[in-house]
Parts: sequence; C-alpha cells; structure tokens
Amino acid sequence: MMNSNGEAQHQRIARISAHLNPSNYTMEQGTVLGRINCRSKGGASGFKVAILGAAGGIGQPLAMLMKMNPLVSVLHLYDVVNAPGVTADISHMDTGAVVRGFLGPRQLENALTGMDLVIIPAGVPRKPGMTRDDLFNINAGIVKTLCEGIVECCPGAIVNLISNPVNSTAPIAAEVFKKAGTFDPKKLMGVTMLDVVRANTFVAEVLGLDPREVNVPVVGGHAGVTILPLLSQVKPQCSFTPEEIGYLTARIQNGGTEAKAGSGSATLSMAYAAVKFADACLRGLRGDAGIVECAFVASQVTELPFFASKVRLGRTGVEEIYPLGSLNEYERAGLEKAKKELAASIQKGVSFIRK
Ligand SMILES: NC(=O)c1ccc[n+]([C@@H]2O[C@H](COP(=O)([O-])OP(=O)(O)OC[C@H]3O[C@@H](n4cnc5c(N)ncnc54)[C@H](O)[C@@H]3O)[C@@H](O)[C@H]2O)c1
Ligand SMILES: O=C(O)C[C@H](O)C(=O)O
Repeated sequence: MMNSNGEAQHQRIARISAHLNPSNYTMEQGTVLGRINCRSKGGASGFKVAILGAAGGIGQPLAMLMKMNPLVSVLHLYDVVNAPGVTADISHMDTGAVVRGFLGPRQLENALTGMDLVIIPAGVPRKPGMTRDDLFNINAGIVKTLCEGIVECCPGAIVNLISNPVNSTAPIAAEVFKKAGTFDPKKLMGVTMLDVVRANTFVAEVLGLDPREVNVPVVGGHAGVTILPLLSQVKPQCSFTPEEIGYLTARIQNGGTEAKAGSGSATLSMAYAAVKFADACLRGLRGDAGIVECAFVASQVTELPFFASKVRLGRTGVEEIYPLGSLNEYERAGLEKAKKELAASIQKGVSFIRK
C-alpha cells in the first residue's frame, strides 16, 4: 500500500507522462498541465474572463496584463489564428489565473461558457488614410457572430467592446442581444477608456502634472468629433487658454491617428486602457464602491440611444449613468457636432441587424 508521499509522487509521474504524450494535448485546455489539473492552478475565487481576438495586436498585451490581474482566476483566449502559441506563452507566467486557448468558431462555445466578463478586440484595425467607419463592413459581421455566441453561452456576462467602429459595433451588439431577448443595458459597454487615458496624459503635459493626478471626462463616442473631452470639468480644477483648448481637443480627438505614427493603430496603450476598464468592471462586480469611469453605453443622457459618459460600475454592471454636467459654449457646440455624427453611426449599426 502507498503512503501519502508515495501517492503524491505517483500522481506527479502520471502528470508528467501525460505531458510527454502529445495525444493528450487539446488546444481548448491551453496546456497539457492545465488539462491534467495542474496543481499550480489559481484558487477558485476570482472572475472568469474571455478575450475574443486574443492573438492580435491589442489581444496579446491585453491577455498578458489580464493574466497579471489578481481578480482573474480563469482566462480564456480565443482567436481564429495563433491562439495556441499565444496561450502557451502566456500560460508560462507564474501568476494565479489559469489560461486556456481556443481556436476557431468550433471552440467559441467552450471559450465563452461560464464567463463573467468578455472583452472583444477582434477585427481589423485602421490603415493610414482610413476612418474607423471604413472598418464597418468587416468588423460588423465579426462582432455580430461573437455576440451570437455570447447569447448562447454566457448571456449574463459583462461585455467590453473594443472593435471599431465602437459607435456602431456597440449598437450592433445591443441589437443582437435584443433579438435574442437577452439584452441587459447594464452589461454592455463600448470601451472609450483610451480617450480618457490620452486626455489625462495630454492635459497633464500642458499643466505640468503627473497624469495619475489628472481626470478628464471624455463623453460622446469614439471617433473624430464624437470624442468630446470636457476640459471645463478637469480634476484637479484648472483653466486653459483658448489656444490650449483647441490644441488639446484636436489632439485627443486625433490620438488614434497619432498612435503608431501612421503605420497601424494603437495596440499597447489600448491594451493598457482596456485592462484599466476591465479591472474597474471586475472591482464593480466584486462589490467595491465608488467606481466611476467613462464608457459608451445605452443611455438617456441625450436623445441618442447610446452615448459615452461617466458611469458608476457595480455588482450588476453599469448601475448609474451621470448627466453631462454644465458645459461651456465651446463644449455645447462640440456636443451638437458629436451628436450629429453619432446618430448616423448608431443607426448604421442598428440597421445592420434589423435589415
Ligand atoms: N476602442 C478603442 O479605443 C480601440 C483602440 C484601438 C483599436 N481598436 C480596434 O480594435 C480592433 C483590433 O485591433 P488590433 O490592432 O488588435 O487588430 P489586429 O488585426 O492586430 O488583431 C485583431 C485580431 O482579431 C482576430 N479576429 C479576426 N476575426 C476574428 C473572429 N471572427 N473571431 C475572433 N478573432 C478574430 C484576428 O485574427 C486578430 O488576431 C480594431 O477594430 C481596432 O480598430 C479599438
Ligand atoms: O484610431 C484607431 O483606429 C484605433 C483606436 O480607435 C484609437 O483610438 O487608437
């Protein structure tokens, strides 16, 4: 009869033998050690997070940063290409989250089942000279398919939508969920955090402050004039010259073109922003109080059905949407321009599903 040390050793040998036998490898389990219940897996507490488009320019650093997040116990990495390699690479990080990879549509169901939070950076990015709306024809279909998967496998999950054009893809997601009867406006957020991250950085440069001390609300949407920084509401309280306002507004609105200097679109700062926002969502789900961030959500703040503004995140997702507060004349003019473009982008997304 084996003593408990002998038993443990026997199990370790069995695990290693399984690891050395390639027939035991299944992509869905990410690594063989994951498949055979590796004892180094994270604790049972924590949230289950899926990244769809995890092998891409945003997806990879986003996956790495989420693997480092102590609130994450399980991390599912889904893509239509290269998911095995990215998963193996990230799974070697000695942090708590268990990582599993999923490749291609046949594995989408397993990637999504049981998830608390689904982050979607899947789809094509802009090339020089393109607008975000030029991505619509390809990305609308991708987002639709992935959201249909969410309907089937994790209809109660929080969804963070990154794929552009966000002003249309978030309404597309909402329409897919409405059609299936699973739409919960508290759970769907278009990610506009990068606009806030940029605004904090650029404003801090002008004011000579540490960006971590600066908070700039950015409302509206996530493309050109729909990106509306409210410089009159910057914290800490401050004032700007008209030249500074013109410079900052233009730089924040065109940050996406500045990033990567015309050779692609932002990936690293976006991954940082996505993780900052996802972490806020997870802290909200955990029940932390007072978590306020900007996001593009189903809203009654204006006459438009979707709008980005400050929201409070809690156990059920978006628990409160804040009004815009008082705007100066420059911002009121910007709001009118933003609403005009936003209305068309939202309608384009809605029509894509209702057509
Ligand atoms: N919301 C924002 O602030 C923001 C910021 C930057 C980029 N973006 C957008 O994010 C998207 C991704 O950008 P990127 O630079 O990572 O692009 P990328 O091409 O590097 O990566 C996209 C990934 O999506 C995958 N993909 C394609 N179709 C898929 C599908 N059906 N299912 C799952 N995965 C699929 C690709 O294989 C690829 O790995 C783009 O639409 C870009 O415009 C948004
Ligand atoms: O500009 C882009 O196309 C990507 C993204 O939306 C960004 O703001 O960086």
